[in-house]
Amino acid sequence: MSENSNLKISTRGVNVFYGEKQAIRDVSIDIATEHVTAFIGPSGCGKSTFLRTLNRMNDTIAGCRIEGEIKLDGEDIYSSGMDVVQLRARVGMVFQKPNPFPKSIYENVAYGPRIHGLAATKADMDAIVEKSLRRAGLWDEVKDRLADAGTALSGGQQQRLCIARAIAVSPEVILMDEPCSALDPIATARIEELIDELKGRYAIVIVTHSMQQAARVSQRTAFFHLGSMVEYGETSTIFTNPREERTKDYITGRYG
Ligand SMILES: Nc1ncnc2c1ncn2[C@@H]1O[C@H](COP(=O)(O)OP(=O)(O)OP(=O)(O)O)[C@@H](O)[C@H]1O
Repeated sequence: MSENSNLKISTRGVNVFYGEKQAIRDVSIDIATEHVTAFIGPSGCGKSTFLRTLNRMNDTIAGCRIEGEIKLDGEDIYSSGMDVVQLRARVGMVFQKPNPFPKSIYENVAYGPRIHGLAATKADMDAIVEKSLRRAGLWDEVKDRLADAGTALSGGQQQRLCIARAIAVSPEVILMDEPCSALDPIATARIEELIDELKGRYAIVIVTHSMQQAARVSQRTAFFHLGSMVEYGETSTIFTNPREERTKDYITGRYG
């Protein structure tokens, strides 16, 4: 990465295994803050697996083992001193299917700040909930129905609620695993606009099946194939002038 000042996450020589099977091979990548980084590649190439290493989400999968080094602001996230609950607040995650808690809209957003002790008073909590919902572009649609169930919202609104929930604990990085794959084109466009607005504050890493989406929302793109990272660079370069034959074949639709 040319400008080291905005380096947020660095990974070196990362391997991931599910039992005997190796899913990720020797991936080294630097992720910048205030940028959107897209991971693309054919199904099964390891994009989601690698994304989940960045906040230790793979810890929850039995038989999953990780080698190599992943640093957040220079600190090894797999070191024994790392508090995983804190880590997942700093590196939040939004999943493929919107997964609001079976609670009110308000409680969905307030839950994280409450367990992390971020609000001393009800007024503080109200302010965090409002700010997070505003930042996620949802406030105007829900401000009069904060007590309604989060699950009663439309799919696109639920996904923005999940983004508000991630934002509420003041993350530094937001990981998004195909966040639009369950949404219609209008809801997808709304999320893409939101990603663009949010990138000024966070490092955003998005896994997407859609090359068009990667081209629209990201500044950097990494192309994965068979567990390896084949090429990583400026999104415009990856899509117009890739170095590697395999990248060229993928972006021209020769396989996928
Ligand atoms: N929990 C698991 N246990 C065992 N193998 C797994 C597990 N999760 C993923 N894999 C395997 O690891 C490899 C990478 O899968 P992963 O889901 O990371 O790929 P992906 O590029 O995100 O795929 P897709 O685009 O289809 O979601 C695949 O071969 C997959 O079968």
